Amino acid sequence: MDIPVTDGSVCGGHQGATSWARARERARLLGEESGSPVRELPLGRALGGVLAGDLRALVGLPAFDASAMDGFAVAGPGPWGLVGTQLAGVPVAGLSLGAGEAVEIATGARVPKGTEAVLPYELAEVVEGRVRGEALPGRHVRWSGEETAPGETVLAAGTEVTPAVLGLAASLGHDALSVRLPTVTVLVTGDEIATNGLPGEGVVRDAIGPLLPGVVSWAGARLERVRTLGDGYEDLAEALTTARSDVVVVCGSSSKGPADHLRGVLGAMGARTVVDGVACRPGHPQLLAHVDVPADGSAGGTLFVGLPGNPNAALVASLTLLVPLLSAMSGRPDPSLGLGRFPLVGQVRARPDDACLVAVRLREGRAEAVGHDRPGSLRGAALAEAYAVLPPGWDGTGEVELLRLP
Ligand SMILES: Nc1nc2c(c(=O)[nH]1)N[C@H]1C(S)=C(S)[C@@H](COP(=O)(O)OP(=O)(O)OC[C@H]3O[C@@H](n4cnc5c(N)ncnc54)[C@H](O)[C@@H]3O)O[C@H]1N2
Ligand code: MOO
Repeated sequence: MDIPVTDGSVCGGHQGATSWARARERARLLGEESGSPVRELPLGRALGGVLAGDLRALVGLPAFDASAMDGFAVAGPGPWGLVGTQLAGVPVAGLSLGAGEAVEIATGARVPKGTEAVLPYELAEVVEGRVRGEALPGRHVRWSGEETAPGETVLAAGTEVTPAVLGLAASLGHDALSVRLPTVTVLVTGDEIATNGLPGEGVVRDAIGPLLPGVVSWAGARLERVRTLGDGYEDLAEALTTARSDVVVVCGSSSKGPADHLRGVLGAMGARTVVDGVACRPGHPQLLAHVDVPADGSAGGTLFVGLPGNPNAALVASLTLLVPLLSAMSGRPDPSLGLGRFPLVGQVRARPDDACLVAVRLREGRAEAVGHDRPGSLRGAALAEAYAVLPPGWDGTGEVELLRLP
């Protein structure tokens, strides 16, 4: 892989930290180079993926000549003699209409051979077994293949699999789709972390596990598993080496404390570090690394993202490394981009060497700082639509880039 490893530049006193913009760029490049494996997924699991190939109609749409209205299928000029009833889903084998004949028919039912039109109940009058009314030739019948011909290409490779795409694929006879949808495992570390109930003395509720599924699906990937681990080296090593996802996200253990083993375990696994620390606040101890596919192809490569344990720092780091990485893996646009640049109002403090990400709301063409966005608090992000990115040394004038929040 050709992504440059950590560049050793010194930012904000964090030895080796990468600038915020360069860190995002490296994550995007690593995602593009790695790509996402193509997987054949049942329709129920393909939502959010990107089509790996063109989608073709396995059957025409409609697949058979069917009534578009409840009423009477008729042949020839009226009045018509009623010769039967045809409900949707009931085989129509052998039934055919001659001129002057009609069958009572339900919406969606296959029309008998010879049908020339359907006369809706509202336009029909039935007297002593004869149907009268004005039937316009060809009306109210969905003719086989008139919308989509069998074999036709309906969607191009690269299309995002939305709910409508899933419904369309089912209509066209597909049970599964070939998609790029990177898989993600999340490892939440910390002896003090609890996953439910009121946190007692010294205990902290996991705030990152609950926020990551939405971030991951927003970026076009699927979170397969969230595991909660203690602080031990062995547990982390076991979890990192046995995770079978394309991307493994570790929450916590990113700093320099005695229980912060992420770098040690990745080093022992022979991982190559692409970003080790980012010159931004919050979120500076984040990390991006990869283990490549072994030469014998016995296992797939894995990408690793380390998020700081402080929850707002973890969200900032998700938008810095995880979202660009995942969206690039399946060739989608980065969903956090595109809001543009705005003037910023409110109490904010820039730093000389670090980018600062500040929770903001958009009001009347300006980004308003909402506050409550210290590293440990998600209150600001929960009130906000975006982070404003204050470049290092920002002098408080001009417009700042906004990064959309999921
Ligand atoms: N000597 C240094 N200490 C620290 C530095 C540093 O540069 N030098 N950086 C600080 C910064 S900044 C951050 S951010 C944290 C990152 O720490 P870790 O990623 O190792 O995470 P922990 O130490 O386990 O936890 C930090 C903090 O966050 C709470 N936490 C952890 N996980 C969760 C979770 N899933 N949900 C909610 N809260 C969580 C944890 O209880 C701690 O309060 O390191 C600083 N230290
Ligand atoms: O930068 Mo830490 O990542 O302050 O919270």
